[in-house]
Order: sequence, then structure tokens, then C-alpha cells
Amino acid sequence: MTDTVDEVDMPYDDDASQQQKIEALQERLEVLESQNEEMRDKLLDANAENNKYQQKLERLTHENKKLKQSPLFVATVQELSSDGVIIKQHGNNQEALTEVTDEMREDLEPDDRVAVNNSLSIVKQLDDETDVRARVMQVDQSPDVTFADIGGIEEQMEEVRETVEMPLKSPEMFEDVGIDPPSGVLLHGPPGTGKTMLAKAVANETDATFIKMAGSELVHKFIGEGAKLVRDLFELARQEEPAVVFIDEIDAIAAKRTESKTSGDAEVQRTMMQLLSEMDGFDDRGDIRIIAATNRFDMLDRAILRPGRFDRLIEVPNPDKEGREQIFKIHTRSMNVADDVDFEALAEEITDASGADVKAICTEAGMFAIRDDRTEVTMADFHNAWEKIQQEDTDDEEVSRTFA
Ligand SMILES: Nc1ncnc2c1ncn2[C@@H]1O[C@H](COP(=O)(O)OP(=O)(O)OP(=O)(O)O)[C@@H](O)[C@H]1O
Repeated sequence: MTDTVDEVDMPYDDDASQQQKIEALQERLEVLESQNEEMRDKLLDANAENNKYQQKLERLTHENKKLKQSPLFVATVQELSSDGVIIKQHGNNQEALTEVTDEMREDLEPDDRVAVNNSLSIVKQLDDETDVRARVMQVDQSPDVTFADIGGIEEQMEEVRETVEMPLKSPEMFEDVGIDPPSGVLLHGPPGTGKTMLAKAVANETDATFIKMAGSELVHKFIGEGAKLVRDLFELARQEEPAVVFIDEIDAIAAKRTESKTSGDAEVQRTMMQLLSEMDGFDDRGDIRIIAATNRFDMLDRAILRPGRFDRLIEVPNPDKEGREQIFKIHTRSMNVADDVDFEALAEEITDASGADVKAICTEAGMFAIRDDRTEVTMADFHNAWEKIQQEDTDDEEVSRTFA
């Protein structure tokens, strides 16, 4: 806001002479000029400081970008000494003394996992190893899925029983005949068709521990970490024998090699090589069976399909009409279904639905009854449920198109 003349506090009294007024104003002008000079100096200093910080920010942003681009290694903090931080690298077990920023040092403790760059500087702190393991591996000592819970894929069920269950239950049969049971079984087909259920049911049937590993979770950006998790997975399976190891979304680590040679690709390759080498040493593995699953069979690197690896391929497709009817009956076993419900007619209507879709329709139909304050689920509820699920799918597709 600009001061008006009226508001300015004049440096003279009203009754002062003209000469006195001029002198007082002259004096005030000098003071203001010197203050102005002082302010200008301060502003120049602040600008210089600002430039300095701006440059530092640019340098750090650049450095940060560089650090993120280059591959990172995992290490464990051994000791915080006055000379720096002693770390032990995973993989080669070598110790090194490294420096960290004061802020990071405050947060570090011995046994913390850290990511280090090529020059062994600590770039960031990592989650606890057990957290990573828990995220990547799920262990279920006694899964509750049985073959009676699976509908519409009898042939596939039979094949899984023959290739996974028989070697666990009657290994002597294979010995007597003189053949090796298939090492790994690969289930492939669209999402929600019962691949995970098959693996769980076989573990249940053989009293084996079910160990699931999600391939997508294995794709870590830290060198050696994916391969180590694969080693840990098989180590865990050996401890838990008999065990069914289920590797879901195997395409995440076993996709065909692309042209790009980024460090991320190399790391995925290393993880896959570790998996292949664990599978190649399979003879000694005793009571461990491996089942992998993928929705993207066409993307797989053929190396994993060689004899002695995933050499039994089982396609698990969407159920046909009879299959859908059977799955309806399975999922409504404990539901209070009205007499007018005709599963055959429903199965006819929901062409292309997966087993997971049928399960979702049953749950949603139950919700319609609850919303209506009824305990019996009617044919109209099933119809409404299917409509709602289709609508949700369309909405999802629109959202993904918008954000694609
Ligand atoms: N054939 C089936 N019989 C009975 N229920 C099924 C069948 N297929 C799928 N379901 C239902 O759908 C759910 C999801 O199935 P599941 O996780 O086995 O599918 P998936 O093939 O492993 O899917 P994804 O490829 O997405 O991992 C199951 O918990 C079950 O309720």
C-alpha cells in the first residue's frame, strides 16, 4: 500500500520555518537513502545465497536421479563408528566402511538392511527382511480347499492329481516303473479359473504345506534380492517337507527376453536363473512339488519349459456351461436359495464368465437379499448380481482406458 502524504509522519513541526522544514526533510532523505542502500545489499546477499541453494538443489536432484538409475545392492549395517558406517554386502559378504549423511545416520541401527550404490554409499534404508519375505511368500500349513470345491475342470484336476499328488503319495510307483515324475507343472489360462485352488487342493490332499510365492513381488530392484528370495523359498520348502510350492504370475520373472538391456531386466534374469538352477537340482528335493501359474503363457521364456523344468503344461480355461452350473452349485451349498432359482438357466446366460465371476455372482446375490431384508436368495437376486458385476467390469474398463 502506498502511504498518502497525510499519513506520512513529517520530520518537522507545523510551525517550523521553511528553511527548517527543508533541512529536516534533507536529513530524513539521507537516512532513507542509507537504509535503502542497506536493504539493497541484503537483497543482493539473499539473491546470491538463493543462487547457491538453487545450484545445490540441482546437483542433489541430479545425484538423486543418478543414484536411482544405477543398480543398487543390498547390505546390512554392522556397526556405526566415528569413522563412518560399517556395512556387510549381501551376496559376497564383504565388509566395507562407508559414509552417510547425518540425517540418515540418525535413523540407522546395526542389523538394518540398506541399499547401497556402486560406490557403496548408502542410498536408502530398506524394509526388514522378514517383512519382504512375508510379502513375497505365504505359507499355509493346511489349506482348506478340497477337490470337491472345484467345478468344471475335471480333466485338469485329474492331470494335477496324477502329476503332483501321486509322486507325493506313492513315490514308489514311479520308482517301480522306472520313470521320474514331472518336475514342475505349469497351469495356464485366464484369471479366476481355479489355478490357485488346484494347487491348494493338492496340498490339502497330500497333507503338504502350501507355499505361495507371487512372481510379481519377486521383481525387486535390488541386485541379488530376487535370487535370494528364490533360494529362501526352496530352503523353506525343504524345512516344511512335504510341500507344494506355488509360484503365481511366473511370467513376471520368466518372460521372454526383450531387446532392452536395463539393469532391471538383468535382475529379473538373475532371479529366473536362480529358479531354474533350483529346479535343475530337483532330484535331491524329495517331497517338494512345484506348480507355477500364468495368465500370459505366450510371454514365457521357453527356457523354463525345457524337460526337467515346467515340462507338464496344463491349460485351465474358463468353464463351459456345465462347468458354470457346477460352480454355482458349489458356491451356493451353504446359501439359502429359493425354489425358483434355476442354475442351468443362469449358467446359460453368463457366457464367458470365469469361476471367480460365478463366485462373485453368488456373493452379490446374497447381498441383494440382505439389502432387501430377506434370508432367501431368489432368481431375481442372481440376475441383478450378474448385471451389477458386468456394470462394474465396464466401469473398470472405462477407468483403465481413461488412465491408459
Ligand atoms: N473352477 C472353479 N471352481 C470353483 N470355484 C472357482 C473356480 N475357479 C475359480 N473359482 C472361485 O474363484 C476364486 C479365485 O480362483 P483362483 O484364485 O483359484 O483363480 P486363479 O486361476 O488362480 O486366478 P489368477 O490367475 O487370477 O490368480 C476362488 O477362490 C473360487 O472362489
